[in-house]
Amino acid sequence: MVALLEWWSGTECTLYTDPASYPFYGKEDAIVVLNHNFEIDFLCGWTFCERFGVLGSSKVLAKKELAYVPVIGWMWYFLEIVFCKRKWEEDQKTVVQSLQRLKDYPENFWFLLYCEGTRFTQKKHKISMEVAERKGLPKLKYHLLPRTKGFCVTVQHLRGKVCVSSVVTAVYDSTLNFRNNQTPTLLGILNGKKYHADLYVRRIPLDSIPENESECAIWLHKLYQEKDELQEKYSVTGRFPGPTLSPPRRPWALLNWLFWICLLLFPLCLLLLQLFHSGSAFTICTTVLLCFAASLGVRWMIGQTEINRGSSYGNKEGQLNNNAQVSKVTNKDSRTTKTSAACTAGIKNNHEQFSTKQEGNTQLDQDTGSCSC
Ligand SMILES: CC/C=C\C/C=C\C/C=C\C/C=C\C/C=C\C/C=C\CCC(=O)SCCNC(=O)CCNC(=O)[C@H](O)C(C)(C)COP(=O)(O)OP(=O)(O)OC[C@H]1O[C@@H](n2cnc3c(N)ncnc32)[C@H](O)[C@@H]1OP(=O)(O)O
Ligand SMILES: CCCCCCCCCCCCCCCC(=O)OC[C@@H](O)COP(=O)(O)O
Repeated sequence: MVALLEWWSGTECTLYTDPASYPFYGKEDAIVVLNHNFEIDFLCGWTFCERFGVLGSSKVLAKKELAYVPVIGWMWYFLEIVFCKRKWEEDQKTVVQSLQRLKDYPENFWFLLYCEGTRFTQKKHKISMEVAERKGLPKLKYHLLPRTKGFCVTVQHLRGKVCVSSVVTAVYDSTLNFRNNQTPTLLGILNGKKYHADLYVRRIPLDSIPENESECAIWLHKLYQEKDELQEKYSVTGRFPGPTLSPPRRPWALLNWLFWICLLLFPLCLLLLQLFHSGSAFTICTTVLLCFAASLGVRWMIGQTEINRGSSYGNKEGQLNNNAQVSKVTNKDSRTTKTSAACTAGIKNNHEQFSTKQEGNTQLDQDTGSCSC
């Protein structure tokens, strides 16, 4: 699929990041936090994993339904992908167990979290902003309100321990957009349509993230408020701030694809030809039916990536009411209200530092131009 994106559709991927962070990518274990607005955002994620040599060890907190997708879901099961039902009471135990297993992972891995929990739609956005309002949190324009449990438990359990070989050292706050308001789809990729992805990545050392669960949740809300401001800048300027570093595509995905095509597709075509030449009406009908069923299966799999066929998670008024009840945990709410003001102040502060840094980087960009690494 990476080969399809990079070589078949020729989609370009530009990375905006601080050059000082660049050498860490692919060389450390990290938690990646990404916005969830596009049908192929997972594929762009994989492309960056491939370019930094961590495709085989890219992990994600994925919805359980994806484990049943033929081939891809089964493969994920064996790749130690962490699955959740998106009901914390049921997920807590299994998610913690899976995270504990990840700690022994022998290679550098990236663990992806779509903290919004579902893809952005206008309806889901409206409902989630009602939740934000009830919680006294600032409204977001480009994101859904993040679900905090998964992030906090991940930060807690993957945090460094001296005796464990694999420890996460950073969170990569990542924001993905497509140029010229493109809305890319997997079908578009299969039809060879070229897109241009822009990914902004900010490396945040894990040490700077609070360990305490409620403070960690506040930290995550603040992060999403910052991400929202960044998206606002992108929508105005059409680019992210700072220098661009575009890691070039590598030939491995293409070679891998060609190898499997030669090994599987050639004998498969020969087999099909033989079946059609067998002369038996039964054999021909069965072959046609099997091909038809296989193409329906592939279409269904592609459908899994389509937002308008997405789940109703985050879409239900009922869920909102339940959570309104949960939110009546009164002092928690008032604490959030107080902290949201602190958050907003914090953002301003952070952004001042951030802008200063970006100005420094822009200087660097002007000096050196875009560099390929
Ligand atoms: C250098 C390059 C860098 C980067 C490159 C980029 C990327 C590459 C990296 C890796 C690639 C790897 C793999 C990619 C491949 C494939 C990925 C494909 C698909 C996977 C995608 C998914 O399946 S996403 C869906 C599943 N995942 C998640 O949901 C994760 C996020 N969710 C959580 O973490 C949740 O906390 C949870 C699922 C663990 C539990 O959820 P639950 O809802 O039960 O609990 P929460 O407490 O978290 O949420 C309840 C609270 O939320 C409030 N709330 C907010 N909005 C709403 C709403 N709309 N309706 C109701 N409630 C809402 C609610 O009020 C609750 O608040 P309380 O205060 O009461 O707790
Ligand atoms: C040449 C044939 C190519 C065939 C390609 C088949 C491709 C099948 C890809 C299946 C991988 C599906 C990954 C979907 C990732 C995704 O984005 O999931 C959505 C969830 O986050 C949230 O779901 P939702 O709550 O519904 O928004």
